[in-house]
Amino acid sequence: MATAADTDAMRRAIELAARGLGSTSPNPVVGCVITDASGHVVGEGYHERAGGPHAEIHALRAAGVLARGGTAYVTLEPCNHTGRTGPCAQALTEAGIARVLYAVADPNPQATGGADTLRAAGVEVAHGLLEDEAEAGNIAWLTSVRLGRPYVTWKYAATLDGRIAAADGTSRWISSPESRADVHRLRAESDAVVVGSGTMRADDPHLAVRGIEGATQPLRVVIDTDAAAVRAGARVLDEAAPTLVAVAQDAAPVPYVTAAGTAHGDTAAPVPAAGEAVPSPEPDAGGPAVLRLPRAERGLSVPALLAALHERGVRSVLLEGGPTLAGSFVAAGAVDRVIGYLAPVLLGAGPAALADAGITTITGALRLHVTHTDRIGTDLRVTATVPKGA
Ligand SMILES: Nc1nc(O)c(N)c(N[C@@H]2O[C@H](COP(=O)(O)O)[C@@H](O)[C@H]2O)n1
Repeated sequence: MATAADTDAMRRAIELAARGLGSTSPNPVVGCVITDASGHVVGEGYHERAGGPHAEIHALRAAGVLARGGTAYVTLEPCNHTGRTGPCAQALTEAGIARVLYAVADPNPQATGGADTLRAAGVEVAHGLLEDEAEAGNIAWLTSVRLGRPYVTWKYAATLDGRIAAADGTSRWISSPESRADVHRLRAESDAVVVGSGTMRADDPHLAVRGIEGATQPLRVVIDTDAAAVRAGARVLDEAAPTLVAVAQDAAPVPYVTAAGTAHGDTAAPVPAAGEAVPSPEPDAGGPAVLRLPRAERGLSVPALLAALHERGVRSVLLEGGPTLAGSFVAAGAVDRVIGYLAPVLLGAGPAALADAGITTITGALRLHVTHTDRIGTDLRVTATVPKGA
């Protein structure tokens, strides 16, 4: 039976886990709090980066001998395997922990089983305290392990009448500076940012994280079905940051693109298999890698793209545009969360945030669950999730 103190400690562990957002991939975010035998907090920790110590190890190190006879609160079931680091279930047992409360079971078949190992060693174990909150905090990683594809957040900014640009195509700036700053936080928490070449040509977005100290730059993924934007050498391709251009399997050979944006010549390489990335032949010059994917009814195959990204360790994707690409993702059932920045602006004409998503009748509408509504600057930010099985 969990007490109010147990709930407080687990809530703190969830807060700690969130500190790892954006820097632990392909690993989960995990937090841990350790109390001594009389219930005082003696150690805290969180998983900071893949390959580094797990949350439990940081917390045990902080607690030292005071962990003996105490309780460990962990947001994810302690691992049971030797991977890049040793098994946490064993470390907790060796430190003399008497009780372990964890929020969410580990779905990773290589690591699961820590609860059983702890019980077999005589440790009292309970599962499920603040499970929903811990699950929400680690949803990208949990989704990616369960489904074998990254967790996808579609983000857009629109007027109150749902338009992302005026009839003449102008769109800067619909949302407030505060909303735009918030998008940098979203990018910093994502492993990859995905944009269509239409948006790239229209807006030439930078897609990098700015204004967040220590942020890891997400992989920039440009969907450029016929490699037209690559040949045009758009700005996003010029920078020495990781960029992947997804083109159709049968698209014309992709030219080399240098850091200066100069395209010169074809790769002359044989057309690679679907899902195979071809590094730029001038990697030092900052050119993009190219991923060839099967065509689908709408552009490229979204499942093939997500499978290829998952293979590269991408656990979370921020889909930034535009409406056609968003429509393809929705049609493919590949959007998990929607974040809309709604500005108190009316246009009355211009493109809608979402283009055709294959929904033709009201009974087919994708109905979402609103999880948060927040004022951001002068805008309203609505966060909604797609119910499982929708
Ligand atoms: N309980 C727990 N705490 C952490 O802090 C973790 N990072 C994990 N991760 C689990 O172990 C796998 C990663 O193992 P390596 O760090 O690569 O050895 C990860 O997939 C999770 O299952 N668990």
